Amino acid sequence: MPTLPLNDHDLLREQAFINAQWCDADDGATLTVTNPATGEELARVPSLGASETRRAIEAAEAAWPAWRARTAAERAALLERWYTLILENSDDLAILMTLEQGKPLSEARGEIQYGASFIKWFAEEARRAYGETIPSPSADRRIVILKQPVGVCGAITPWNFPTAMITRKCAPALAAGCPIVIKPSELTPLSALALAILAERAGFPPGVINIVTGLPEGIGGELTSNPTVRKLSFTGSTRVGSLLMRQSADDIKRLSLELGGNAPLIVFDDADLELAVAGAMASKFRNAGQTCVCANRILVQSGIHDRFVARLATEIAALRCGDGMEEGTTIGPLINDQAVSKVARHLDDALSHGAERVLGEVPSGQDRFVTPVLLTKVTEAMLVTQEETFGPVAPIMQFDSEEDAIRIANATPYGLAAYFFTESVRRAWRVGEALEFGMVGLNTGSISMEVAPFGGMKQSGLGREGARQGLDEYLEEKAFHMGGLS
Ligand SMILES: NC(=O)C1=CN([C@@H]2O[C@H](COP(=O)(O)OP(=O)(O)OC[C@H]3O[C@@H](n4cnc5c(N)ncnc54)[C@H](O)[C@@H]3O)[C@@H](O)[C@H]2O)C=CC1
Ligand SMILES: O=C(O)[C@H](O)CS(=O)(=O)O
Repeated sequence: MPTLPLNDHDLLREQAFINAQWCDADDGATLTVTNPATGEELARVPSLGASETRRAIEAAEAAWPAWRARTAAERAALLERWYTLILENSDDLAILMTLEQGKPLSEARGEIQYGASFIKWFAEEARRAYGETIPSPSADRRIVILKQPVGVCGAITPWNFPTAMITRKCAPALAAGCPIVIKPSELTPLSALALAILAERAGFPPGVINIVTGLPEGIGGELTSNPTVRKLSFTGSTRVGSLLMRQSADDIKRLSLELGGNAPLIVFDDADLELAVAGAMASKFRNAGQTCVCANRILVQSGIHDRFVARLATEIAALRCGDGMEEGTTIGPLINDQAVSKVARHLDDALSHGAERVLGEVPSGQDRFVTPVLLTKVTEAMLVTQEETFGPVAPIMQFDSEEDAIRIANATPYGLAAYFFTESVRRAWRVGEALEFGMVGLNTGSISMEVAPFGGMKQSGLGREGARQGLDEYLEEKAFHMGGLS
């Protein structure tokens, strides 16, 4: 295996992290981590199963009383130390991410800052888990609402944001006083293990943070069936989210589910053209289109359609496909062959149903580098508007009326993110209120930041992450009645 270009080689760890011990799988099984750009083997990590996951849950349970007993300020101080260490090692963390996930180094550096922002945010929010007092209905009674940690938490995270999806879950859990067992994607475990190394250096007590690497079924089966786990947080496909929800039903676990999307991006005739083009580029091509909030359908009103398509084509033509480690790369490889096949299937279907290809090629074979594709004459009959493509494909649908745009935008079982561009205040309120999505961007293509609640409705999931709401996902509310006081 190659020597990775890291300043601190100790940040590459090929072991799981349970109870502050670095360990192998009981049976010695390993998983290979490969570079999606080159196919070369980067590392091998333990392939843990149910028994090791059970030990991690037991370690978390044992750590919980002391962790919840710490003051919010003490928990916050550890989070702040972790935050500082992540920023101090951001170059190495970004290199590890680009090598295992493929995104351009500039985007990986951005994700490290984005991921760290959740730790900083919840270090601050830890001190604001406010309860409340209730005006008493009688002289002999006082009622207060206590906010208390939910207990041992599990987290299952995806490959597309190997750092931020972990910190967006474990930071509020730790801030609230909960220990956590995290299963990163088997495709991108190195970022998670590097975070654990830095958490260890920050001084988190044993059992508070645990990283179990391995294939999903065994680990997921234990996290969903073990009654000690009181809360499960998942980011990934709606298919898996639905499965985990079913598996967690027997003991009524608390759930946070950040699932698939099918974001519309609507450009009205009265839009600022340059804002709309910039917003479409930012939303569509981030992480080569592999995000749940990417514009999956671009709806353009007839009067601005041709000008918008021409400007967007110019910007897309300037994108550069390549290895994320190479300077100047703006579109990295897709994560695996299945992802490339899905893009090819969507493009073949669209072209066979009358779409026109303005730019780009249909990927052939197993080449992970997919040139960005711009399609016009796209309709609702095509897979590319019905399913999450999760690739660098910009399908343009033309519409006439505002009512048409809203109907088309809402015609999906998903409800995560939506975007629209208009300079009309009246239209902004009409459309902003009519769109059935958990997050809506007006004149912007980016809505992901720690200060605002992230999450969706319908089949895009349950709950919110980040913001004030993100802490509540890891707290229980207790109505404490004190009687006999008169
Ligand atoms: N909402 C989001 O942010 C994301 C959405 N997706 C969607 O999911 C599609 C497939 O991407 P995948 O990476 O395959 O997502 P996935 O949902 O299969 O995997 C995400 C995580 O779930 C785990 N997982 C998979 N099957 C599991 C099971 N039976 N029990 C427990 N854990 C399990 C995986 O190991 C990984 O850690 C994408 O094309 C995209 O549409 C994928 C990643 C993130
Ligand atoms: O899983 C994802 O795609 C992320 O939630 C998107 S974001 O939060 O990084 O925008």
